[in-house]
Formats: sequence, C-alpha cells, structure tokens
Amino acid sequence: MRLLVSGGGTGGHIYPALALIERLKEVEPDTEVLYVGTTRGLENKIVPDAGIKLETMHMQGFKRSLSLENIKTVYLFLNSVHHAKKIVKDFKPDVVLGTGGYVSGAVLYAAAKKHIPTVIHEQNSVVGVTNKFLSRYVDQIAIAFEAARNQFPADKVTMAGNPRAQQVAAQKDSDFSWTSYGLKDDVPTLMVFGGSQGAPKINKTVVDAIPEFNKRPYQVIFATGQKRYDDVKKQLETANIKPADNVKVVPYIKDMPAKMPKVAALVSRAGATTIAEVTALGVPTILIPSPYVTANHQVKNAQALVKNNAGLMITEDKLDVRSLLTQADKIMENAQLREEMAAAARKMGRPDAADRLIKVLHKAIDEHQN
Ligand SMILES: CC(=O)N[C@H]1[C@@H](OP(=O)(O)OP(=O)(O)OC[C@H]2O[C@@H](n3ccc(=O)[nH]c3=O)[C@H](O)[C@@H]2O)O[C@H](CO)[C@@H](O)[C@@H]1O
Repeated sequence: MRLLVSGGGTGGHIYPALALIERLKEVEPDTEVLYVGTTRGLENKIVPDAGIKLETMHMQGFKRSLSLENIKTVYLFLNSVHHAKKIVKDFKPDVVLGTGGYVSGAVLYAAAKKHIPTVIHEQNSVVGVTNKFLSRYVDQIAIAFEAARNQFPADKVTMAGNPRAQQVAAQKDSDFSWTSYGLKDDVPTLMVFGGSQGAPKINKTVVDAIPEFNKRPYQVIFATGQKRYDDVKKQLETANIKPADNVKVVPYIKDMPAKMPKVAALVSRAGATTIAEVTALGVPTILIPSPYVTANHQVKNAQALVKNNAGLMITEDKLDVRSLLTQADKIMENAQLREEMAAAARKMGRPDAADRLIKVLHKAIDEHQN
C-alpha cells in the first residue's frame, strides 16, 4: 500500500499514526509511507527517529479572538493546501490517513479534492476542530470512543480504537530493564508525565513532593516534558531538593511501548492516547485531566476510567503535594488494589485497534473505486 499520513503538533496525534504504520509494514511488507507534519510540532523529532520519511509545512492554529494573525493563518492554510496537492501528485498514495492537528486539515482536504481515498482517525470522545471540518470531505472516519460517533456523519464511522493500544499490547513481555535509568527491577515503579509535552502544574507539584517520594518504598520515574526540563532543574536547585536513588527526573521517555508494561502505576494527564495505552496493558492510573482542552474532554476521558474502577482522578484545582501523595501511596502501597485496577483497565482496552484501522483504510480504497 502507498500510504500518505498526516497528523501533528502533539504526541497524542503522532503516536497512533506511527503505531498504524508499524503494523501495516508487518502485515503488508511492501508498504510505502510518507508522513506530512508541521515545521514546529513534536513530529519533527519523533517521525524521523522512527525511520519514516517526513515532509513539513509551516502552519499555525486559529486564535479565538478576531486578530490579524488569523489572516496569516488562512494564508498559511491555503498555501499548505497548495503544497499538499503537490505532495499528493508526486507521491501518488492509494489512501491518505489523517490523525488530527492543523496540518492534517490541509493534507486531507487537498487529497479529497484530488479524489484520493481519505480516512481520518479521531482519538478523542470530543471531536477535534480539524476532524470536524474534514468529516464532510473524507471517505471514512475511524473512532476510538463511542461518544464520538454521533458527532460525525453516521454512514462514514467505524469503531477502531487507537492503534497505539495494539503497539503497546504487542510489547507486554518487553525485556526493558529499569537499571538503564539507575532504578531497580524488583521495586514497583510509579511513572509520572503531564502528556507528551509536560504540564507546569504537575511538574511543580511533583518537584515539591520529591522529598517525600525519596522516602517511599517504591520508585518514581518523572518525565517533565522536553521543553520544561531546564525549568524543573531550576526549581529543584532553588528549593535545594535532591532526588534520592529511587527517584529519577528526565526530560522525556522514549520508546514508551517497551517501558509502560513495566510500570506499576501511572500519574498523567488524561489524553486519549495515554488512555488507550493504559487500558490495553492494564496499568492503574491517577489522572489529572488538562483543564485547557476543548469541551473539557480530558475530564470525560478520565471519568470513563474512574467509573470502571480502573483509575483515580485528581482535578487540577485539587492537585497539591498532599492529594498527589495520598493517591500515589494508596495505589503503590497496595498490590492487591493495583491488580484489581489493572484488570478493570484491561477490560476497557482494544488491543486489535491497528488491525481494525487497516481494514478501514482498505474499505476507503475499495469503496472509492466503486
Ligand atoms: C493538551 C492537549 O491538547 N492534549 C491532547 C493531546 O494530548 P497529548 O499529546 O499531550 O497526550 P496523549 O495522552 O494523547 O499522548 C501522549 C503520548 O505521549 C507519550 N509520551 C508521553 C510522555 C513521555 O515522556 N514520552 C512519551 O512517549 C505517551 O505514552 C502517549 O503516547 O492529544 C490528545 C489526542 O488528540 C488529546 O486527547 C489530548 O487532550
């Protein structure tokens, strides 16, 4: 298959695309892939690191208030559509997949106008602006939450799940060792990150909790987000806080599918891709939904896990050292509770999501020809 993929800005849009590509190359080894992203998003690092060819376009999002910047945004969008049409013409894809972010708006719109089969993947329960816009033009729409179904034209929608779920589930017996971080393999590990880019309030709270984490019988691996690492280091120095041997602070955790199966519990934002991963594997979670997202959708994501006894939630306004430690200790110091939460989480997982999405791609190709 010749697959053109576009999705960008944040890890939540990029990792599902990469997971799909990895699986497609397994089942259809002659697959050719080109990825189109923005010049500034996380895709600039993650996609080439995965050995996938990347083309970039300069784009920006709309501001909510009326502003001159929006004129520039429209200009950049039209320019990108023009650029994307050229990419489509040169690459000659059998199908084009969009996984969200402004850049996928331009690429999928261009492909649809050039009569190429198109599919979008929506990771969230509340549909993103780009996918909403594209839903009129594309052939097929794959979703990961039932709640997204009625926000799209009904005849185009298939439930697929998030391909990242299949990727992490496939590595559940990974031989990754925590010793590569200077941690131990026989001590339960709490992983902490605030989404793919880190979150300042979570970072500050974890920094302040480190003197207590230092004394715990479990270990902590804390990813600050690449761009926020220096800031966290400064906070640690100013407050004279030194992580003990059982606490590691890093900018970013690479190759998460190999590592996540080895964590006892996770503290994180409630982004859709993280949720897909923890439910595929059965990882107990403490979710701190981002209050800065469309229609507060991360709270809805988190509530689904809480309702099924698979996760605990701390809303950001209630997040402080005490609430964080209380919930972390509750899970980390009770192996039986962890097992129960893990089993509940696994029941919600979709470990065949990539295969389902591949079927949707073929459906788009087949039905487009008819
Ligand atoms: C603020 C914002 O708009 N967030 C959105 C963004 O989330 P965002 O990209 O922040 O978060 P997601 O949970 O969707 O994805 C994070 C991904 O990054 C990985 N990871 C994280 C930290 C790390 O050190 N290493 C690493 O590999 C996680 O394992 C996961 O695969 O897109 C998601 C999918 O559209 C939405 O649900 C989120 O609401």
